[in-house]
Amino acid sequence: MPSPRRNADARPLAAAASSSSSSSPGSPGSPARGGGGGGGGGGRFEFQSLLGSRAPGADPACARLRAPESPVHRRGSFPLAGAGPSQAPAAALPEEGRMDLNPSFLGIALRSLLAIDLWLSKKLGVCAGERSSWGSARPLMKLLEISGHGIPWLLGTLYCLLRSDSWAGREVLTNLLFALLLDLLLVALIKGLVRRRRPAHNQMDMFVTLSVDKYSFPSGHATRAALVSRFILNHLVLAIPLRVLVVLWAFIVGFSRVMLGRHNVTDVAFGFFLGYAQYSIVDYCWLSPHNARVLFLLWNQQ
Ligand SMILES: CC(C)=CCC/C(C)=C/CC/C(C)=C/COP(=O)(O)O
Repeated sequence: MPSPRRNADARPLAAAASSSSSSSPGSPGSPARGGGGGGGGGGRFEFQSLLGSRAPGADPACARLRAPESPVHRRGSFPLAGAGPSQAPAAALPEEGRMDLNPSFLGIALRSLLAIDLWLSKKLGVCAGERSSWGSARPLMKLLEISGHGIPWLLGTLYCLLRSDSWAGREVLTNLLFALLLDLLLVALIKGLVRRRRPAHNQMDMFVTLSVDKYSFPSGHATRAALVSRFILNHLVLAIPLRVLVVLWAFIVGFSRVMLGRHNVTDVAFGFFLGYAQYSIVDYCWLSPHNARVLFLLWNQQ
């Protein structure tokens, strides 16, 4: 005996099904296909609606009702679609119609990743507020935030560039300046395109921000940390312990973004990837010693 809920769903579906000549009341609604063909009227109607609503001029209300079907149900219907005479119209569907009802593996994987991301980021956001479980570590996290901020890095690089007395130093610092500007530009561009909101538990009390910084993907601190640390490791001669410290700093800055509740884990992970890739771009477009010298002299003349 179908429950009232199923009957309520079935009524509009039955109307749509009536336009399909292939779905006779006696057509085989096997349990696997119709979700309970053994006397369950709701199951048969559901199956009919799949055929009827795909016919030209099908009732859009049926399409709406069809949307929440489980992916498993939809997947299961395809191998059977061309099996019997009652399924013939389904076999004749255009390719895009089939895609619509058959969510890709990638889609499911992305949704699952997103759900894990949100759950994990909330769990790790232990410094998101003063009253959070690790709230007392918040000032330290904010210090790390400033250490990876754009302003100290830009001002520091400019200062060193103006104070530098060797052409080799000026060359490296000019390239670092371009790297930092490229990073700001790319991050702003992606943030503006993706427009992913920061986690709900984030307090918007960040040190100087740009308008796009209301968005969280990717983390600008993570891109900068990855870019700058790779840059330093490649262009400064440092003892091993210092090199380890640079790498640690980059990871801690990234991780502190999630702990502060500023970002989800994927924002930071992608930020690291982007920052690492940005260094490759900078390295490829490296301003030659001659060009760096010309630029520096031109700029100093103004
Ligand atoms: C030259 C110029 C446009 C400088 C702007 C420097 C500036 C205000 C950068 C913003 C840095 C920032 C707050 C990035 C956001 O980092 P997330 O890790 O929260 O994405």
